[in-house]
Amino acid sequence: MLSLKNLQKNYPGFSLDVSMEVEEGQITGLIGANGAGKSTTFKVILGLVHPDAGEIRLFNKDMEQISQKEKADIGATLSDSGFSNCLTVKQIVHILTETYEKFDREMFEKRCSLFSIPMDKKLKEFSTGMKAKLKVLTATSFDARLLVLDEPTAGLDVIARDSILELLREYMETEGRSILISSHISSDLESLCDDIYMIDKGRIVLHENTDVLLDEYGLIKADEKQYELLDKQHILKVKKEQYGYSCLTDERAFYAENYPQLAIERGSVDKVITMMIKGEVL
Ligand SMILES: Nc1ncnc2c1ncn2[C@@H]1O[C@H](COP(=O)(O)OP(=O)(O)OP(=O)(O)O)[C@@H](O)[C@H]1O
Repeated sequence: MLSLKNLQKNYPGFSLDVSMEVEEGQITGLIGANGAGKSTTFKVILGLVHPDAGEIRLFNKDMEQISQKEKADIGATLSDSGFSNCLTVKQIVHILTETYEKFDREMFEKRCSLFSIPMDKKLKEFSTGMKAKLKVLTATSFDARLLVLDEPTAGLDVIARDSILELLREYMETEGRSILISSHISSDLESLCDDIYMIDKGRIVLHENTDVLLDEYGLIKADEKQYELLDKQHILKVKKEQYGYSCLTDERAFYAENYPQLAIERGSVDKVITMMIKGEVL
């Protein structure tokens, strides 16, 4: 569906160089700290920022060959842009009707009502949560094949976040669709994404299937002696701690079986990304 090959963008003090794939029928997550390069990646994909080098392929074509009509097959939300604050949702409905051939007005209006989005209020009177919900409702309103969603759940309370995630799951029930989503909230990505890319300082530091990450990765807590005796062949990263060492492995079962006395925590996106960034390679 979407493929990035060594996509590069340089800013003073920052360089982005990412390769990633978004497969058809899959939800792919991009997670990273503030300033890691998530929004820059998304803006380059959406043609809002010109890349310095690299290749983008969308719908099996080079980006330059993608027609304006095909671009309407991407639904996007960006954290720092949206409709003008002077507009009402009623006016936005008019814009969407004019812009997107496949805009489903009836469904959009039904969902606005479901999400308590007022039709006649100007956006400047909307809360952060209402604006965030409106962005996702808009991106999902015209049968796009690919959704590119930068932090769509930022600023939402737990209930609103859940309903947005549910909306995205429902979106994927139609065949041939994909989502690329970024978030700071790792639990959102864990519960939603088929695979996850972790980005740090403009570089992808890990790409893994979410189930593999949660089932097979683990964090070993070892004191000095235990660490000395540990078979290190499946250790990806190590971090010195007060009590000894934390070790990230992608073979939790191997260590659980061979070192039953060791404390081994299950993998989670937060633990893995922390170790990938702060840990050292042996
Ligand atoms: N237009 C720009 N000019 C100069 N530097 C920029 C520009 N846009 C982004 N940057 C820099 O690029 C780096 C990556 O920023 P980016 O917004 O992509 O990060 P992010 O991962 O989306 O962060 P956040 O989670 O805080 O939104 C930062 O160091 C930022 O200062």
